[in-house]
Amino acid sequence: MTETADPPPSSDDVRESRQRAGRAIRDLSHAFIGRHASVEQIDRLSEVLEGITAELWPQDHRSRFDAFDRERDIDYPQGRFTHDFDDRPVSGTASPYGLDLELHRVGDEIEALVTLRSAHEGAPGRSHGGVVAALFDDVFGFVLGVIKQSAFTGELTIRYHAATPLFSELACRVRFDHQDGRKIYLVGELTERSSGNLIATAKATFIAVDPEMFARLTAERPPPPDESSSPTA
Ligand SMILES: CCCCCCCC/C=C\CCCCCCCC(=O)SCCNC(=O)CCNC(=O)[C@H](O)C(C)(C)COP(=O)(O)OP(=O)(O)OC[C@H]1O[C@@H](n2cnc3c(N)ncnc32)[C@H](O)[C@@H]1OP(=O)(O)O
Repeated sequence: MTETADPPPSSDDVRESRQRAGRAIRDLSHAFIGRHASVEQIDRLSEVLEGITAELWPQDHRSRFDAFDRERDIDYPQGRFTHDFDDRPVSGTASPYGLDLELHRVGDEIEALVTLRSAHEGAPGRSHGGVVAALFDDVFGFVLGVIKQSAFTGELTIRYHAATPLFSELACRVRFDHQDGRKIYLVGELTERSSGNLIATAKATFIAVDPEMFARLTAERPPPPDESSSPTA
């Protein structure tokens, strides 16, 4: 199986289709976790999903580096903005692991508005802590776009001040704090919009790397294993 580039960015129909499917997969996860279903409905769901998965596994592998390449040249405008990295977990509009963020740039800070839902529940009635950590990690990534530094997360510390509510709009606001050599320190907080309550604070150390490293890592990366015969084995 060979690795193929994404269809050209002009393939808006493919992109829109992927975004729609990503949203549908995310909504499915919330419907599946959050609603009762009969065995007949669940079995029908399994059959449809297994059939589509069996169609996809034999296709060529996709490369996602094009999106990163486009993304690093973009200057996020003030106010609400979107980005091109559709497959990125957390903020990717086509990612099954997306959180349906609404992104805003406010000065040099990034604010992501998000409403966590059924599939994000960890302890009863509140979000899984790892979902909150992933939210911060990904939203910090946009600050790297603001300061134009390629970097990896080195350390991420979350302080959970209060239960993270589900079905209530939250604001995750993050910013650059300071830099020491290659170490970039970022900070942020998560609040509930309706009450203004502080839910969590986060501190991260990102380690700056040469942007060419991403190209190198992509070139060196082995293709994913051929799972076409048995996706769940
Ligand atoms: C041109 C513009 C570009 C803009 C682009 C932005 C667009 C955004 C688009 C897309 C973003 C995608 C989404 C982002 C959000 C998610 C981010 C992630 O999930 S990242 C994956 C998880 N993290 C890893 O996989 C790292 C794994 N670790 C490593 O690869 C290495 O350890 C690495 C590269 C971090 C450091 O290795 P070394 O060999 O290069 O560096 P050494 O020489 O060991 O250390 C340099 C300095 O950094 C400190 N350091 C090293 N590792 C550290 C760590 N883990 N924590 C804290 N400090 C660390 C050291 O103590 C040293 O400090 P002293 O100079 O001595 O003061």
